[in-house]
Amino acid sequence: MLKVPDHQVAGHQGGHGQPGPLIDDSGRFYKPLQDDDRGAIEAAFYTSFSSNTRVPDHIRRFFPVFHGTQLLDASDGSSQRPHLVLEDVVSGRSHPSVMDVKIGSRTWYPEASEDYIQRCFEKDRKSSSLRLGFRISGLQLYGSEESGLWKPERKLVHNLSTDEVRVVLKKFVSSNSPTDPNLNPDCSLASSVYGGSSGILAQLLELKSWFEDQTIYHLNSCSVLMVYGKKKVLKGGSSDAEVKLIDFAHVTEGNGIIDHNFLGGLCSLIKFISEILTSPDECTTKVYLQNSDNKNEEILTSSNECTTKVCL
Ligand SMILES: O=P(O)(O)O[C@@H]1[C@@H](OP(=O)(O)O)[C@H](OP(=O)(O)O)[C@H](O)[C@H](OP(=O)(O)O)[C@H]1OP(=O)(O)O
Ligand SMILES: Nc1ncnc2c1ncn2[C@@H]1O[C@H](COP(=O)(O)OP(=O)(O)O)[C@@H](O)[C@H]1O
Repeated sequence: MLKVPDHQVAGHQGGHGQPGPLIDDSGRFYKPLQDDDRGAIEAAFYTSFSSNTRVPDHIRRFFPVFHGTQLLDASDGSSQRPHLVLEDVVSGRSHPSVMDVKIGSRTWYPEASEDYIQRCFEKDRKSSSLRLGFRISGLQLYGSEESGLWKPERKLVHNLSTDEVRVVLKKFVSSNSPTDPNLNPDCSLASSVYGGSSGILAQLLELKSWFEDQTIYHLNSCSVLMVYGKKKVLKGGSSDAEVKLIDFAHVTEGNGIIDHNFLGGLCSLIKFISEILTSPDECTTKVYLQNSDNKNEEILTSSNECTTKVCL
């Protein structure tokens, strides 16, 4: 029996005449092939990747398993259309926390149309992509038995400041309420989820070492999906945190060239996560001075225990 996943945090959702992804009970995720060349590019990527002997075995675990394509009724009931049949990387986790981080300071690439490049450039400029080399595309966090899941509206997470990105990455591994503006994230789960020999940081570092060498693919506009079952960790169980790369609708050939755009973004994400592990309490205090145009100018930045914005 196919159903609409409630754990989807970004990308094209079903509804308004648009088909969206489906899942089944056996742990499969069905992504409708997008129109134009995007669906074809993504299907070709999975086909090529699955049989590419140049991809080391230990790197394959960072990609959803691909089970081919299948003609299915679209989620909106409109018509039958081909779907990619993928491993559902969230399935099997109780109260999953999920974050989609789009990697790269630019999500456009020279082969795309002028119009597409312009739209991507605007999104990259307004979001943290240009500044940090990545942006949070969407997330859901499990709060508690009472509060349930927190899934902020996607538009709200798109244009976060650098400090806000840091806070969201901290909330992802905190046990106190993600929605209370008076609480600083406690980062109490950072060491079990981000840290350790099999935690998210270790996985990202393993991926990074592949991207330092691989020149087969350029993963334009691709995301790192970070997933873990929060309830288990809260109960003191070991973390099942996993990193998977998803969304290959804009992959181009590497032609012997390092994917600097992806590698740079990955390094930046790694730095943010490392800093949370080494100094979870550290936040930034910024002091602003209002200039003659009534604009706030930053005149001092220092790090200490809480985030304060002081306007003089
Ligand atoms: O259509 P939109 O405005 O929802 O834009 C999609 C983006 O959603 P956003 O607005 O950033 O939340 C969407 O971004 P997310 O995956 O949600 O971060 C994709 O960039 C999508 O492009 P493609 O499927 O990779 O070609 C984008 O689709 P296209 O604009 O390329 O069709
Ligand atoms: N294999 C998967 N398993 C579980 N969830 C997935 C998988 N692939 C994608 N998703 C979910 O769907 C969202 C959108 O996926 P994506 O491939 O980026 O779609 P789009 O091409 O529409 O942007 C992701 O943010 C994630 O929540």
